[in-house]
Amino acid sequence: MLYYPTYFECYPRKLMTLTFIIQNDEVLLGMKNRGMGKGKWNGFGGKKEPNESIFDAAKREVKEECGLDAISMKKIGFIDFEYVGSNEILEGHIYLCDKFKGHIVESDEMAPIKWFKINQFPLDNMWVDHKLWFPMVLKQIPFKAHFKYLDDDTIVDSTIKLLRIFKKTKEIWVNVIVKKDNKILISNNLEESKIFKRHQYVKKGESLENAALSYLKSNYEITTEEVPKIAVINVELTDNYSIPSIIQEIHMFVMDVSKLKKFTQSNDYRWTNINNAQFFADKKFLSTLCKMKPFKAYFLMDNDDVLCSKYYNN
Ligand SMILES: COc1nc(N)nc2c1ncn2[C@H]1C[C@H](O)[C@@H](COP(=O)(O)OP(=O)(O)OP(=O)(O)O)O1
Repeated sequence: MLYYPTYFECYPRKLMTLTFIIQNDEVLLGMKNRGMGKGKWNGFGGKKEPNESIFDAAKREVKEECGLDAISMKKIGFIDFEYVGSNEILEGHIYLCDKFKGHIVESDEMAPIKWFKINQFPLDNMWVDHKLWFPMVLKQIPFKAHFKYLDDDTIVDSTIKLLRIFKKTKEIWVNVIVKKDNKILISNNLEESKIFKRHQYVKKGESLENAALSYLKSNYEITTEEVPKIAVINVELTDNYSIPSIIQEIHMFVMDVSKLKKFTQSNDYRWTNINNAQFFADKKFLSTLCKMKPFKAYFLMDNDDVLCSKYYNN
């Protein structure tokens, strides 16, 4: 299970709203001219007033910041923002608005206000957390997240949990990495070189070790009867947000061929330095795996992008 930090739950909380107005494949963003996030594009929102519900606060902030009257608003996520050294939590309530009326009015606080195509977001000029959770807003997947900031541009820890009401089922897979010193063998075929697309399904009744060995032998010319298991990874894919939703439990084995007497490399593969290999989850994954010390990890993936990764010692 994904660990969600609870130590700060007793911290005082400041409640805030953040609403994204969506129409067709465009999102309305405003440039913030004062307060938190000055100089960044963002949705519309702000602090909840006393004696106001969070929903009313979200509607009021939309009206104040862009002039529109929100007609249909849906709560899509909760984000706890924390800054290193501060023991106050900014509790963000994230809304999606897909029905509104009125005209866009720029304000001192927000100008200019522009529609952006979903695939042309000004990501370099937005809060860095945005790209980690916005896929969930677009896919309408309810989520809960925690981001710990060192300063306004640096996140030092992040957790994202998809809030599902449906049961999650697990598929068991194995994958084997062949390594020599700090290099690994990767396929010359771009699609096949993507590690999270190239596992072997474990058949009912088959042991993980046997599945790993048969995977190894079917992909490489190798004589060994033993391959060590290094990690268990739970991969959750946002594209699998359906009923029932599937978690891939991937058992990662690593074969160090520098100690083998016989290993013949085929032309379909090439050696790549672990620091240069692409498509291997996040930057930490391969180097952690090649240290050969057992660990567990969790990845939340949106296509090839890792939205959240967590590592745990075994
Ligand atoms: C820390 O990371 C943040 N990330 C993102 N994506 N958005 C953030 C972050 N911190 C704050 N925000 C958003 C949440 C709210 O929508 C606004 C808060 O803005 P502000 O502090 O200016 O709130 P107002 O109530 O409008 O302020 P005043 O009325 O006091 O000017 O930023």
